Formats: sequence, C-alpha cells, structure tokens
Amino acid sequence: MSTANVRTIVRVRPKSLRELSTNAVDLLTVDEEKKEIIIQPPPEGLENSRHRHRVRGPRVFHLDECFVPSVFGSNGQASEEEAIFQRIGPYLIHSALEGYNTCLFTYGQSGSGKTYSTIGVRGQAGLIPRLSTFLFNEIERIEEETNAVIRVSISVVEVLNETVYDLLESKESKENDIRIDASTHNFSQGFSQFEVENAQEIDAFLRLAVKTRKTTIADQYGKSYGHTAIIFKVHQKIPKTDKQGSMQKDSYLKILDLGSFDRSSNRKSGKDTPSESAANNNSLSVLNRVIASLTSKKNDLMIPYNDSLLTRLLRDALGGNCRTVMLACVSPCDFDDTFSTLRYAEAARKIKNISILNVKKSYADSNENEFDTILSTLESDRVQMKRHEEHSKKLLAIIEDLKTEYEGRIRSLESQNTALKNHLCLAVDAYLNPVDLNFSKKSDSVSQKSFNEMVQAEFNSFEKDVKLLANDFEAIVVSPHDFNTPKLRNIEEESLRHDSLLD
Ligand SMILES: Nc1ncnc2c1ncn2[C@@H]1O[C@H](COP(=O)(O)OP(=O)(O)OP(=O)(O)O)[C@@H](O)[C@H]1O
Repeated sequence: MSTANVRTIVRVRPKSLRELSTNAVDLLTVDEEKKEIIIQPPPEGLENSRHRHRVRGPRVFHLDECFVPSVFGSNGQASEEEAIFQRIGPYLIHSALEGYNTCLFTYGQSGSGKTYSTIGVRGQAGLIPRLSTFLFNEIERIEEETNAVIRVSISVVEVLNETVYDLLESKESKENDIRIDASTHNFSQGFSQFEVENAQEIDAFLRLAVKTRKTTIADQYGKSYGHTAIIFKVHQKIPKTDKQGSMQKDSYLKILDLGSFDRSSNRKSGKDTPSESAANNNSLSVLNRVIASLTSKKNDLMIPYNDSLLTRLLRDALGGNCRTVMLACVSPCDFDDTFSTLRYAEAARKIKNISILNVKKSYADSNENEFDTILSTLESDRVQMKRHEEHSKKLLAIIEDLKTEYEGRIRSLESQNTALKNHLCLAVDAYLNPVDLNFSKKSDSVSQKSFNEMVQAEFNSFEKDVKLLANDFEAIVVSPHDFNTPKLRNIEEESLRHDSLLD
C-alpha cells in the first residue's frame, strides 16, 4: 500500500494563428525551478473577463511540472513531446506493471491541446502511442528476465450525454451506467475488450474508436463534448521461484481525454448549443465539485462521485486506489479558462490517493512452500532430539556406575563403623572396669610383674584401637577432593554439553 498525491502537470500550448494575428497578450510566465506558473490579468479594456474584476494582480499557482513551448523551442517539437512523456510515461507504466491501478486524464478548455497531447498529430506522436510502445518494451524486458507471462487488453468507451458508448463495438452499443466493482472500484466487464500484443494493434483499435466516435459527437460545433476513455488491463502470471510461490497481478491503465467545457452554452440561451454540450458542462462541473470536496478542509463532505458518469469513471483516480496524473492543458491568452484550469489543477495536486498492489498469491503454491518449511524445521528438530537422547544415555550410564561404586563404599564404611563400635565398646568397658589392684598388692612380686604387663598390653591395645578409630574417621570424612573424581568430572562435562544443546 502506498500513498501518493495526484501528480499535476500543466502544458501551455503555443499561441494559435488567430491569437498571433490579433496580437493577443501572453498572460503566463513559468518559473521552472520553483514549478510555478504565474497568470497576469489581461490589461484593462483588452478583454471582458469575469475574473478580471476579482483578480487584480498576478496569481501564482504551484504544480508538479510546467511545460511552456518556449522552453523547448530551440530543441524542436519532438523533444517537447518526449520530455512530457518522460515525466508521465515511466511512472504510469512501471506502476501498472508493479500491480497498481493507474490513470492519466487531460483537463482544459476547448482548443487547449488535450487531443494534441494525448494522440498527437501526423509525424508527432502524442502520449498514447509513446505509452503503448514503452509498455510493450517493458513487457518484453520483464518476460525475458522473469519468465512472467503478461497479457494486455484494451477497451475504448465514450461518455456522452450521461450515456456510455462502446467504441470498439461495430454495432452501436450503449449503456446508461458504468459498472464498477464495489470492492476494488475497478471498471467492470460490460464493454468489449480485446487482447493486444503490440503498439501497432493498439493504434489500429484507436483508429477504429475514432471512426465510431465520429458518429456520437456533435462535431458540427468543432468541439469534442464526449469524454473518451481508453482502458488497458494488464494481467500478469508470475511463475513460482525458489523464493516465492506463483502469483497473479491485475492492474489497469486508464487514459481519459476529457471533453471541453463550453462557455457559450452558459452564456447563451442554449437554443443553438447541443444537449451534449450542456450534459458535458454538467459532468465537468461535477468533476470540479469532486475536486473541491476532496480538497476541502471540511471532513464530513459527501463527495459527489455519483452525480455524473464521468466522475464515476474517475472515482478511483481521485481519492481512491490509483496512481493518477492530471495533464492540465491551457491557452496562454485566455484568462478566464486558463485561470479556472490552473485553479482546479492546483487543487487536484492536494488529492491523496492510496494505491494497493493488486497481487494474488497462489494458495496451492504457498501451502506447498509452508509445508516444505515446516518439514525442514521438523527434520532439524528430530536430529537435535536424537543427539539429546544419546547424551542423556551416556549421562545415565555414568550415573549408574557411580551409584554402584558409592553403594560399595557405603557398605564398606558401614562394616568399618560396626568394627569401630565394637572396639570402642571393649575399650570403654576396660576403662570402666579396671583390674582389682588390692588383690595385686597382696600377691607376690611375680604376680605384680605379670599384672603390670597385662595392664601395659591392655593400654597398648587401647591406644592401637584409638589410632585405628582415628584412621577410620579420617577415611569416613569425605573431603571436597573426593568429588573431583574423573567420573564426576565426566558427568559435569556431559551435563554442560547437554545444556548447550538445549540452548
Ligand atoms: N503544444 C502544441 N503545439 C502545437 N500545436 C498545438 C499544441 N497544442 C494544441 N495545438 C493545436 O491547437 C489546436 C487545438 O488542439 P486540440 O484539438 O488538441 O485541443 P483540445 O483541447 O483537444 O480541444 P477540444 O477539447 O475542443 O477537442 C490544434 O490545431 C492543435 O494542433
């Protein structure tokens, strides 16, 4: 998802022959660096203008790009057309191929150069042929680099008098509504759609559309009242790669050449202007209201998209899911219309669109991918568990050995303890029950001597027992070093290894 304002590009057409012959005053100056266009009210008495009375001094408009013929004069017309294309074409085509909906619409008074800029003239290709060539060059590059399969289809319709005409249908086909997908705001089926494989095929369909269009416009007035929409649908199938599953991208590029606003139908009674003009004026004023509502500071305004077919067609392009470029065409000498166009262009530049990538991932492939990931995780878990199990077995064996060894030691200590107890009992008994000395005194000297020897022997035996006892005690008291045996060290090392595995 990305947010982008409507890009607004203003193109000033050169003075017409009529304007040159009448020495019409050039009212516009452009500051390319600052991307500003300054309009000066016409000198007093030269033109009767509605705005002249309200706008006294020059008025500055800020836009994304401004093109004036003088800037390109020295390089010729071809470089001007190419320069405009470079500011618009790659942005729209790359966005559409990424999977974003895109729209280019022209806006401006009658004779300001909308058709000249979009279609071009003989020998001077406009934006549409350049976009077509660029689109197919990019498709060729992507298909070569990624194995993607990209299909493009075209529909051309005209909105006139609140009716939509299918310009690629040989028999007249019209609808009173434009069906738009509620969730995607996408132009739905209902009009003929043809697959195209190169820029030449697009050109052929556009020629057919222009022929059909002639039957529907009030061309005796020399003005295009209908709004022409060319819709390219781009469908991409991107095959599965090592990194991602297969996917599908569906986007569109919508190009609208809007009809002209006819002031005469407002000023005059209307009897000599066609009904198409009034309807066209109505749809353009609804468009102006949509732009004004979207840029109004009041948040609770209803955007009047549904008040005309044109604004329903432009719904996603203005404040919706689309990357949009507005090409505002102006005449250098007509203050009223140029002022009005610049005002709406500057306002449109503030409209924020939120564009969403129209990408569908294949669930089958993504499930397969997820399954692969889970399987490989399980396999590595299984290997780790096996290693834990082996270490645990080793630890258990060592513990079992130690247990046997210590059980033996405990048994031997117990028997030593019993022996010591017996010795102690005898020694204590000898101490508590000494030999009768009176009897000894009475006896002869030989008896006295053997008595002394007997006491000495008893004492020696007692001393020996005490020493043994002390030795045994020494053996029983287990020093910390006793735990520093190789086996215990083994256990410690194994445990540490086990802990690190669990980490
Ligand atoms: N940048 C330009 N350089 C040279 N000639 C131009 C340029 N822009 C417009 N013109 C000429 O001005 C005339 C009117 O242009 P165009 O038909 O494109 O106007 P438009 O806005 O489409 O008018 P309408 O809405 O009434 O059809 C044409 O003769 C066209 O060749």
